[in-house]
Amino acid sequence: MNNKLTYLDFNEAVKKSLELIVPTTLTQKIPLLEALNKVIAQDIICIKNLPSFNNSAMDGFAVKFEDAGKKLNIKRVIYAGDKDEKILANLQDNECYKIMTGAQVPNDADTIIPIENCLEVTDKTVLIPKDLKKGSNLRIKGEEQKKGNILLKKGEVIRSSHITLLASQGIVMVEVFKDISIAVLSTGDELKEPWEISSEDEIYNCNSYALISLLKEKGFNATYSGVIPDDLNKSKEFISTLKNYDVVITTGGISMGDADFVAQAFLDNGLEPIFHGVNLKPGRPIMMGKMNKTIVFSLPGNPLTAMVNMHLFAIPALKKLQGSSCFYHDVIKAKNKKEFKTKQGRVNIVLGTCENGIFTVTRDNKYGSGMITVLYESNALLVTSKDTSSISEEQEVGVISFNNKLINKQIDIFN
Ligand SMILES: Nc1nc2c(c(=O)[nH]1)N[C@H]1C(S)=C(S)[C@@H](COP(=O)(O)OP(=O)(O)OC[C@H]3O[C@@H](n4cnc5c(N)ncnc54)[C@H](O)[C@@H]3O)O[C@H]1N2
Ligand code: MOO
Repeated sequence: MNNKLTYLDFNEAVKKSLELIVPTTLTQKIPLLEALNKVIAQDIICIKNLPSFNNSAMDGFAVKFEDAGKKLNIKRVIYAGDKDEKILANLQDNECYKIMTGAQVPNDADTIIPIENCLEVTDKTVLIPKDLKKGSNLRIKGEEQKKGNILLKKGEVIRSSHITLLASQGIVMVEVFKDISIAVLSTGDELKEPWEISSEDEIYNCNSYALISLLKEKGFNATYSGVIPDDLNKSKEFISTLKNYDVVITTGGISMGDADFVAQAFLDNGLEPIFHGVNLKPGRPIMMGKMNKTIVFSLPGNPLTAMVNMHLFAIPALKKLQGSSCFYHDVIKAKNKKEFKTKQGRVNIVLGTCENGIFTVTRDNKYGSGMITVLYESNALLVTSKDTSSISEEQEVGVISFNNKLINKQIDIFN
């Protein structure tokens, strides 16, 4: 391979990586409870008004507003689920309904008073307070969503809140984009699988398992395809078997060592690279391209580098490929706790923890990209521009959430 990499500007690399991606158009219908994290393939239109009938938001009494301050006879009790004659509007003078939360409100009542706000409540009568607000505690048919409204848009990733809406419409099968197929593999003769015995001269393959899990967290299903040996011909042969995948992700063998054959093996299989080398720390040797119809990401072998580059570069591109319309990283604003230095001239990805609005850099930003524990210790990525040489104490920063987790002490959640 060429023994001098040229390092592409970070923003240019992100732009190129997204431009390369043509979203999938293949769809399938799947059961509602299998739809979590999948991407909706067509707009979902409201087919049932929300709510679909006028109903009570409280257990209490349904009255005519003008009866405020009067003692009323209780005509009947209406329960959630009652229909037909049980919800007939037939109040005579000085009458009201006793009503339960979620029950249909007959058309001749316009205001609900919670039972605890009523005076002198007996089985037969109730004294209504004087100060009523017309329409209070009455949920009107269609006030939340009307038939014909667009409830969910094509390209949205299905979360539990989407499932609530879909179920509320009686939708049990959802049209989503078919899962893209992803192969994950490692490279390196030094690697042993976690279930094998390894000598002091060998290391365990952790990258493949880490990447497959990260992909799973983000809603993708990846297949583990094994380890490519440090041999050009064997690498070529191995890679030639992967051309039916939509995506191939490799780690290692991508830099300048004598055993780094990955780039050449892909090139010999027809890869058209869009970059090999980005002005980034860590992750400088990263490569991306297209091999016929297969998108290829070759991430560096260092575990920390592989994971953060996967998160920063590959996940947005994969989200786009999967048909998602939201594939850019969001940032959370935080205050930096302690000053730290970064390497000027390159974009730096810095690991830290972000808790309660405070970003704390991991190990004073003095860790190596071959380290593994650092990933576990962190839950946020801070990206610096190539002109930045330090981040000062108290500086406001924007960070990308990384390992989502709850925290181990209770903090003030109120605003
Ligand atoms: N002369 C230069 N040398 C290096 C450069 C450079 O620019 N010039 N870049 C360095 C950087 S930056 C990185 S990152 C590494 C990346 O190199 P490779 O992608 O070729 O990765 P390997 O050499 O194969 O492995 C690096 C490191 O990671 C370990 N590894 C690899 N795969 C796994 C795995 N599946 N699980 C756990 N650990 C893995 C491997 O044993 C090495 O220790 O290159 C620098 N060199
Ligand atoms: O990508 Mo390397 O891990 O920059 O050091």
